Amino acid sequence: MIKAVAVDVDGTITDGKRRLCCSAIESIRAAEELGIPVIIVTGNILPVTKTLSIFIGTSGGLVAENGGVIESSRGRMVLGDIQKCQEAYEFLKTKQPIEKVDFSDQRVSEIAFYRTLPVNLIKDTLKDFDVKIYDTKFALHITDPAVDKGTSLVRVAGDMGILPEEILAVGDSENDLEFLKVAGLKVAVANAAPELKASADYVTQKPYGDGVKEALERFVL
Ligand SMILES: O=C(O)COP(=O)(O)O
Ligand SMILES: [Mg+2]
Repeated sequence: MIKAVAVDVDGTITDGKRRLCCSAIESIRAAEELGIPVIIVTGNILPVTKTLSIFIGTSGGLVAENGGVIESSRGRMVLGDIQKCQEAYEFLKTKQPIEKVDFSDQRVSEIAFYRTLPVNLIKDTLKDFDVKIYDTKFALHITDPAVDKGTSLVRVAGDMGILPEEILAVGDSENDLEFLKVAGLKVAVANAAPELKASADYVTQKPYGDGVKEALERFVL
């Protein structure tokens, strides 16, 4: 039985231009009204995630910075080590022209920069560093491999008294692979990366927020 919903943000409850989809917001609110808490699981920084939670109206915990930061009833925790990401970033900057994304001064566990270069070039340049590179299709992230959205979701759900098997998770890109893996019901939206679709129990017919609405109507509402 599904007791909570966990949603990614960019490309899942937003469209391809990062604009929030009203259809996703309405279905999230409908789930909350039924007593199903919604957990936000994103690569965005915690202040953005918290703001989204307030204005959308979600009551579940928060997973930010690809699992590097969490917030639950037990408080906030930084789980990722920004130091190793910073070292990799400093090296990368000497080799390739890159620019950090907005609000980077508030990013505390990883580094995110604009997608101006192919991800394989970044991976190759940083192959000797102990970091993970994600291409979310909205930004590139240098993340501490000790954390991911999946392990952090398990922690936040535990604080809510919910088992991972009781969670319906929806995502769109490669930084959602670990996130979907831990959830009982794995949903990829129609615009999702092929590898995420391959790992999903259900791939929505519709893209972006309309896909979230489709999945929630099918399995929760
Ligand atoms: O921060 C990003 O690059 C994408 O964020 P997301 O994990 O919510 O899709
Ligand atoms: Mg996404």
